[in-house]
Amino acid sequence: TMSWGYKPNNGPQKWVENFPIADGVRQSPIDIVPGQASYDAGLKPLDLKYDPSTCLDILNNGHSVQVTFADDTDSSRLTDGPISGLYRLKQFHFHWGASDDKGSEHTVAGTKYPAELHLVHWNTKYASFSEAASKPDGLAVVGVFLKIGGENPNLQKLLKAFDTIKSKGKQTSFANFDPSTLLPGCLDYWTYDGSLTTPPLYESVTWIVCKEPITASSAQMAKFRTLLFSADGAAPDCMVNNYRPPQPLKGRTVRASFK
Ligand SMILES: CCCSc1c(F)c(F)c(S(=O)(=O)NC)c(F)c1F
Ligand SMILES: [Zn+2]
Repeated sequence: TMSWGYKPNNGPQKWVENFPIADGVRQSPIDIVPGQASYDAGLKPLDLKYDPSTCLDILNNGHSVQVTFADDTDSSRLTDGPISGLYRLKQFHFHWGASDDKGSEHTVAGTKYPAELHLVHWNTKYASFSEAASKPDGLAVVGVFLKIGGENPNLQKLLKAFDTIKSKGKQTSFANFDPSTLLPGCLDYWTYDGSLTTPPLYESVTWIVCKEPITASSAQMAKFRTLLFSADGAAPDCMVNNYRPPQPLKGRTVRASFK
């Protein structure tokens, strides 16, 4: 049997067959409707501190491009915002489209962005990422939209590595990258209780979606589309449209950290 993917025969509409939680009560992503979000004055500003020396490698995992971090200390972590306690950075990755008119997972009043960055953090009340990944308060993912604009110099280092990890399973060392260079200037955010957006779709994510996008040029977006879902030697299958569409809100409240 083939594993899950983003094609008609193994994509988001089929995931429920092997992962019934796909029809759960706190699935992600969602369409964020700013006018329906509730401003919560009790929400704290995000406190993100990342240590570039914890950056380990960059990997094509067959679903996305992922940069992995050493998470054996608290040196790259998220605190405050909507969460309590301290969450360690595990990895970041992206979701993007086949063209600049789609690609993000979350949408804003129906607007799709060309891509979305996810910074995945796990709650240190648990012993490891794996233990945290399935707990209701186990993960906190910071989502950042990418919009088309000028070339983003902070993406260049990442994009330069893509040629060496073109196909599924390729990995290469990747050192001294500071993920805070990929954060927008303003850290206003929406937050809601959700899930992983890929199987196993665990309902374990406190979502923190930044209101302000970062930019990427159209040429930089084209670079993402040179990656492959397929392994070396298999028929080349362009890694594009690796995004799940918005899921039902099912009564959830989306809070805003800003007026
Ligand atoms: C147990 C999964 C391994 S780590 C991971 C991931 F690889 C991933 F792709 C997403 S996502 O759902 O796609 N984006 C939020 C995650 F949330 C993750 F935590
Ligand atoms: Zn993701």
